[in-house]
Amino acid sequence: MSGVPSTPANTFDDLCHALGLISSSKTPPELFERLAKTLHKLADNQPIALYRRLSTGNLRLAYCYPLENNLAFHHALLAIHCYDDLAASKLQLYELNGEHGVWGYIGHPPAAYAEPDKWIQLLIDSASQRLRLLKAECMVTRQLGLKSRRRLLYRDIKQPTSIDDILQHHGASWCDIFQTEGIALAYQGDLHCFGKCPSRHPLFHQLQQLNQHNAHDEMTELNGSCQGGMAAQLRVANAALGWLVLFRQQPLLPALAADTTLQGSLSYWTPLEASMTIELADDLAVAITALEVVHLNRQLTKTNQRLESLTRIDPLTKCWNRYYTERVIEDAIHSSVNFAMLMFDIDDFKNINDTYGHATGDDILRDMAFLVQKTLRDDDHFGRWGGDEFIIIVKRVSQDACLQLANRLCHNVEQHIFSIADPLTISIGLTLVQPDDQPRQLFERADQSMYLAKMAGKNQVFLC
Ligand SMILES: Nc1nc2c(ncn2[C@@H]2O[C@H](COP(=O)(O)OP(=O)(O)OP(=O)(O)O)[C@@H](O)[C@H]2O)c(=O)[nH]1
Repeated sequence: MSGVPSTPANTFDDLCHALGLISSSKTPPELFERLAKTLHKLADNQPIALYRRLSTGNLRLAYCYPLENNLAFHHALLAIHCYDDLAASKLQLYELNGEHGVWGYIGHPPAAYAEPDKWIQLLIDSASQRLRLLKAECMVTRQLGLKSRRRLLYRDIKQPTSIDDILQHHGASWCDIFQTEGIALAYQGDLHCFGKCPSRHPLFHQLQQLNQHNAHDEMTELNGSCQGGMAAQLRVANAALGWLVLFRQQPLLPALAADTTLQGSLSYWTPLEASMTIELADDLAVAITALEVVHLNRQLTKTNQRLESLTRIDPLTKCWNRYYTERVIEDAIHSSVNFAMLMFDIDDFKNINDTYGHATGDDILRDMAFLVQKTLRDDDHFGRWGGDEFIIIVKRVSQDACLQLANRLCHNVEQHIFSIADPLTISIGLTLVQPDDQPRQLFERADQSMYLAKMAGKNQVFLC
C-alpha cells in the first residue's frame, strides 16, 4: 500500500490510535503517559524516561514508564542530572520541543524494531505540538484567573484597606497566575513587596533609571541583579504613579541562560504575559488611586470634625466655649423651657497668675473645669465665658435645687486640693429665666448676682 509505512498492520493501527490519543490528551501528565506507553511498546518494552530541562540547564526526571519494574534502572535514571550524564548513559535520546526550544528529552535503552525513527519522530512531534497547545490553554486559564482576581480587587477597594493589605490578599494568586516568585509595588517612594524579590537598593536604583529613561514605556524587562523582573507602569489618566514589578527566575530560552554573555539580553516574559501584566498594573493604578481618595476623604472628615469641635469647645478647659454657650442659651430661651443660669468666677485669680505664673494659672483653670464638670449632670451645660469666668445652664429645676447645686459647687471647690498651696474659692451669681427674658437681661442679672457675691466677701452664692 503506497504511502503507508512498512510497519506490521496491527502496529500501524496501534500507532494511528496512539497518535490520536496523544493529540487529544487533556493535560501534560496524560500526554506523557500516552507517549511513554506507545514508545515503550515500540522500543521493545524498554522503560521510557522523560526529562525536563530546567532554567539552569540541568535535567530532572519528570516521568518514566513503567514505574513498577526494574528499580535499578530507575536509580540509574535518577542519577542523570544534566545533558552530559544523559549522553554518557547510552540511552537512545529524542528531543521534546517546547515553544522556546528544547523542553526536555525522552530516553530509553537501545531497542531493536522495524523503521522506528519516522514513527517515533512523528509521535514526538505530535506530542510537542499538543504540549504547546496545552500550554496555550493554560495561558487562557491564567487570563481568566486574572479577570476574576480583578473583580475581587475592585470589591476590596470599596472597604478601608492599604497597598500592603492588597498585596497580602492577592499576592499568592497573582504569583500563581503569572508563575512568578515575587511581586513588588513601587509607589510614592515606598516599595511594597510580596514573595521573593531582589534586595531593595538595586531595585529602587533600576526603577529610578526607568523613570528617567523609560518613562513612556508601558513595560520593561529589568536586568543585572533584578534580571527576570518585568516592570509595568502604574498610570492613571496619563499620570505615572509608580511601578508594578513581577519577578521570575526562568528565562524563556533556558538553554541559552548558561552563556553569561547572553544573559543580559534574554527575555523572561512572553508578549501575552507582558500585556496581562499591563492589565494588572492598570487595575492596581485605579485601585491605589481609589484608596488614596478614600484615605483623603477620611482625613477630610476628621479635619472637619476637628474644626467643628473647635467652633464649640474651649481648647484650654475642653468645656463648651462662649460662642456655643450663647447658642445654647438662645435656644433655651426660644424653647420656653424653665432654666437657671449660674455664672461663677475664681476668686483672686489674678494673684494666682502673679504668684505662680500663667502656666500654673492655666492648670488651675483646667482642674477647675474638670472638678465642676464632675459635679454636674450630663444634661447640664457648662461653658467657659472667658478668662476665669464660667457659665452653667441647668434646665427644669426649682430655685431651691439651683441654690443647693451652687452651694455644693462652692463647697467642693473650697475642699478640693489644687496644685498650689493657697486655698481656692469661687463666687457664684445665680438667676432663673423670667418670662420675656432676652439673653442680655439674663446675663446682666447673673453678672450682677456674681458681683454682689464678690462684694459680700467671695466664696458664696448670690441670687437675683
Ligand atoms: N492663666 C490664665 N489666666 C487668665 C486666662 N484668662 C484670663 N486670665 C487672667 O485671669 C485673671 C482674672 O482676674 P479677675 O477675674 O479680673 O480678677 P480676680 O483676681 O479673679 O479677682 P476677683 O474676680 O475680684 O476675685 C486676670 O489676671 C487674667 O489675666 C487664661 O486663659 N489663663
